[in-house]
Amino acid sequence: MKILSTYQTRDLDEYTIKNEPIPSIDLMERAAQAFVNSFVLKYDNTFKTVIFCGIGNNGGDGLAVARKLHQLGYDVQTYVLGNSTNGSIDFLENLKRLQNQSEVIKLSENDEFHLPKKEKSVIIDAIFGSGLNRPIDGFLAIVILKINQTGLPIVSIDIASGLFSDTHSPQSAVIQPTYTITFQYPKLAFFQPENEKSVGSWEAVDIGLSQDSIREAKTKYYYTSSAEIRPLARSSFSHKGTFGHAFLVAGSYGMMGAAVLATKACLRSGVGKITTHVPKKCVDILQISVPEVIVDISHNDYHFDGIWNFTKYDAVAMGPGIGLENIDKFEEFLKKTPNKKLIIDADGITFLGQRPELLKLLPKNTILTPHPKEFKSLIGRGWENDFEKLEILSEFAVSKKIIICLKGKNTAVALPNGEIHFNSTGNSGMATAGSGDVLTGIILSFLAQGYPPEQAAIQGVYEHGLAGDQAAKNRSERSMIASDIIENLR
Ligand SMILES: NC(=O)C1=CN([C@@H]2O[C@H](COP(=O)(O)OP(=O)(O)OC[C@H]3O[C@@H](n4cnc5c(N)ncnc54)[C@H](O)[C@@H]3O)[C@@H](O)[C@H]2O)[C@@H](O)CC1
Ligand SMILES: Nc1ncnc2c1ncn2[C@@H]1O[C@H](COP(=O)(O)OP(=O)(O)O)[C@@H](O)[C@H]1O
Ligand SMILES: [K+]
Repeated sequence: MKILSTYQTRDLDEYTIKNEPIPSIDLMERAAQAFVNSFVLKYDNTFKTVIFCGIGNNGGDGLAVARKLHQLGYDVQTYVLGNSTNGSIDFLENLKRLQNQSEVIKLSENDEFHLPKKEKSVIIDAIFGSGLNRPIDGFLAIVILKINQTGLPIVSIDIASGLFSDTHSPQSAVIQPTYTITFQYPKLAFFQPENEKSVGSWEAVDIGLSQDSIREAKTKYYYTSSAEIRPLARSSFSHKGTFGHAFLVAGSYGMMGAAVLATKACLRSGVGKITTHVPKKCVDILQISVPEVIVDISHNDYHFDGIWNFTKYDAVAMGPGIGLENIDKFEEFLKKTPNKKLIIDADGITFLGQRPELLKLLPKNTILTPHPKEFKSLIGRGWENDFEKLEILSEFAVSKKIIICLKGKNTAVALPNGEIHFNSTGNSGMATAGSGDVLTGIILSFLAQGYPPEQAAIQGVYEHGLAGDQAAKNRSERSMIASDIIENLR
């Protein structure tokens, strides 16, 4: 699914209005109905509903929502903030339509207003939407602060008032919603950790914007949903050679869990064979934990100490739990991988951060899977805000011609063509030791089976999160562990 900017959304609205064709007031009606359809599933009409509307089209949506909820038997109290005579055309039309049916209270500076005290109340935020063009201050900022302080659930229409869709939002008044019900597709702001409180849980509802126009729209940002996932076909005549031979370098004395988890995850993701390279004193642990693995034994008892021959393998992953003892051997390893399909994770990424000139040795489309701390060490700097981080991420992937999966909620997969794909699956139960190792095993498996590297990365991240979601369902986010993710791979 594409993630489009505010400007593109405006064009899309206009295109739809002109070419469907549909009068803009009817498009607003459709948007309000889509919002209501989702809202009523969360809050039934035993909730008193207080709606705060601005005077632009987001406020117009709010007024149409107020009318529709009133018609459904909700006890609705509607406030309009600001001078409504300056309202947008569709706002004014919806004001007229609502006033015929239900009271509208106009609030301007210095007016007293009382927020609901009733426990069973919900607030709908329709003050600003995508038209926000500067931080909110003055009277409106005070209202927003008071709304946030009520402790009541808040549902934002399209986007929280005060939150910028496509850029960093400065520290100012922003609604902190429980839910955002957004129109057509998610906004870039929703995927930034810094905006967690200004988004809440979100859902995109279809308001029927032109599919032709969406197809034409150019963007570098995508959201990976189930529609983008295409498993490779498995021929009924296939044999284990068909599904590739993966090679994994992982684990060290005391860190063998990483090797075990990545190996198992690779097997459970459909690979034909996997050979895992481990130190001599670690062989039994691996062999007993995963009887299906072929073990390549290091001459070193305890940690990674170089590898000689891995030409016969279809894809190679390097790094989970290998330790940081031997960067020179890591360099030697990279020199032997010019044409390999390669993934580097964990300690391998730390090595690259310690010796950045090694980045030149990475084959095109190598996949790196850092968490934010590893990414910082890789690029040798931090960032001011999450939007700057995205820029850095994208530039790094393009300039080094590699794929970077920046892990976390909504893992961002940056491709060498500049695109960034945000993942839709996963949960905080995956913030547990070893879940990154599982991801490396899954991506390795997909690479060895012949998925193009971009697809291996995007789909690997997606399947990892999907299995994590199933694990959380079977157990709970709190009690699930990395092995449960593997058990739930399908
Ligand atoms: N255009 C369309 O056809 C549709 C628009 N829709 C709604 O329209 C919204 C966008 O509406 P608008 O473009 O009217 O914009 P908003 O309603 O978000 O804002 C209204 C106006 O407020 C002013 N403003 C911006 N920031 C301000 C600030 N910090 N302090 C004071 N004033 C400020 C701007 O002049 C802006 O145009 C969307 O978020 C969505 O909710 C939906 O009804 C779907 C269809
Ligand atoms: N809150 C979260 N929501 C979704 N996924 C998460 C969350 N926290 C962690 N994850 C996922 O879990 C994995 C953790 O990997 P990593 O940080 O490398 O852990 P480890 O090194 O312990 O294996 C990543 O794939 C990440 O995307
Ligand atoms: K809003």
